[in-house]
Amino acid sequence: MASEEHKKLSDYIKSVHLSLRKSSSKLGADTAWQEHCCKVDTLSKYAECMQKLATTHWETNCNSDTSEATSRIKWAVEFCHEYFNNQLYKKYRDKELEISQSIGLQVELEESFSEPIKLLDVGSCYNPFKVYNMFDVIAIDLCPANSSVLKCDFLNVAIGNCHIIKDLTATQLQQESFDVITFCFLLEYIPSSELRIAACEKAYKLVKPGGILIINTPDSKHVGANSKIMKCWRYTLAQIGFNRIKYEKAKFMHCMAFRKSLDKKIAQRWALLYKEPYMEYAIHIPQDSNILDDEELDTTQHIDEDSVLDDFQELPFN
Ligand SMILES: C[S@@+](CC[C@H](N)C(=O)[O-])C[C@H]1O[C@@H](n2cnc3c(N)ncnc32)[C@H](O)[C@@H]1O
Repeated sequence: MASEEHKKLSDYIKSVHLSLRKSSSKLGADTAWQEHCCKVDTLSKYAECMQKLATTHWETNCNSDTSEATSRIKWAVEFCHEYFNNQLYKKYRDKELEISQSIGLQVELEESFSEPIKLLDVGSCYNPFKVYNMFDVIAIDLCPANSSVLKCDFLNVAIGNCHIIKDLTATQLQQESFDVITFCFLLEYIPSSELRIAACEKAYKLVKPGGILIINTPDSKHVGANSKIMKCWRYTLAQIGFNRIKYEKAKFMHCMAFRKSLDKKIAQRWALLYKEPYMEYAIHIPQDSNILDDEELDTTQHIDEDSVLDDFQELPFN
């Protein structure tokens, strides 16, 4: 059974997501977001709960032999190792060069990555990537859970010629300076499709050509249940200039890696060729059209830890 502490953490996390979605449907996402970012006490209690939940319950499950839970952090680390250290990026570069020749596009750029790999972890909370030597991490969050994370609202941070960091706060990040950007359980926190798209567009400007954006989003349903939504994500990211190069439906989440094409037109070509009638420029989650269900959700309803199917049930999208 879930411990009392786990129930409390989980209920608090759920209540914050629910309240943000409700105020977003009432006031509009922009106003709701501004108000949300001013709730200092709520954000710091959320940070404390999230860190505890992630470092105790989730990690224990991911390391247990009986659970089928995949660690979102390990998935990202392993893919980065394959892509940068084992030079998987060359395979995708060659593919892009082939496509560009076939459509008469002049591509002169070459990837140039750093060692250690420069990683921007957005919505980091407690900096889970800090322990990996292969990365030079900048971790940012609305409300850091510890001092290795910079305070920063990614939706409102400036992009310029250098990072501007003062008093553990990032107000500007350098364009095209990161090899990899991670959105681990970030997008479903953000209350509208437009704001989620704005976050992905920002990532596009910050990542180097040929660099990657890793997105993990929780979903305990079977692979087909939300497949149309996930295809829309792929379509939208392609329009922005990101090619999806890895997709895995793990038991409790979708794990995706997107490569910033050496030329935007290469990724956009995929969107053009594979567009299906239901695909739209949108990054939705099931709750966007389901606020009534949410309102009825009983936040005192506890998750049953006996059932591994309930993993990540704290987060939206499930
Ligand atoms: C569900 S938690 C995930 C934490 C961590 N990435 C993990 O996987 O354990 C989402 C985090 O994203 C942060 N966040 C949401 N929107 C953000 C934004 N616009 N800028 C920075 N952080 C944001 C929240 O404060 C929260 O800590």
